[in-house]
Amino acid sequence: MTQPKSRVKIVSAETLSNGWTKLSSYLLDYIDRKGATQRLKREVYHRTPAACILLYDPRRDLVILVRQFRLAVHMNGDPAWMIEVPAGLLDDDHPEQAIRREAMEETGYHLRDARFLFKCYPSPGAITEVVHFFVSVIDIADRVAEGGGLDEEHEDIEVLEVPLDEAAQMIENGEIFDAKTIMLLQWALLNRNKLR
Ligand SMILES: Nc1nc2c(ncn2[C@@H]2O[C@H](COP(=O)(O)OP(=O)(O)O[C@H]3O[C@H](CO)[C@@H](O)[C@H](O)[C@@H]3O)[C@@H](O)[C@H]2O)c(=O)[nH]1
Ligand SMILES: [Mg+2]
Repeated sequence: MTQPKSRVKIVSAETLSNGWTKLSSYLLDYIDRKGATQRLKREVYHRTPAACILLYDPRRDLVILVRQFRLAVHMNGDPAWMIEVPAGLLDDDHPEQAIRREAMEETGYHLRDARFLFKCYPSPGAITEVVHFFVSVIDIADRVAEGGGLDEEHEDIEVLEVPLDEAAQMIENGEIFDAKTIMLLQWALLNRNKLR
């Protein structure tokens, strides 16, 4: 399907906030499917790209997850020490380089291989963030450090070893409710036999 850029013309851009994440407001002229031009106002959060990874140990049939405090979740009144797959911002690195770095910093696992699976926009209505998804088969011998995150960035990350079937149950009972984590765990359930 073609998506001609000529259907969209940015008329003006205004920076509303420029802190950790830049927030812009745009006026755009958008030509709709009937050919009529609509002037729209839209706000965009300019989040940089990220990567996340499923660390699966086939011998023990378990996944490595991390638990850390998430302020946005806390502000919503949900349990904020969230259980997630290891993840991080690319910080200008190639996605594979970045996820290798994050896996080491957060979990202490040295990855023998990291296979790219797919990318996704978690919130395309407003947020530029694109997340690259990876999988790596690991073994207990690959854990060469403690992990836990970077002290200088005040990361306080607990490393969890969770049997895959138990992690699947934790989605059902609401203990795991992070989108990228649910996606990778469901991928694992569909592909577990190919990872053994
Ligand atoms: N100063 C400052 N530091 C921040 C801020 N927000 C985050 N940080 C710091 O920036 C670092 C980000 O850590 P990463 O491991 O690179 O990223 P992440 O927070 O794990 O991000 C992943 O998960 C998020 C939640 O699911 C995703 O939003 C993100 O795209 C990515 O997948 C952490 O040290 C964190 O403390 C902020 O507003 N101000
Ligand atoms: Mg992280």
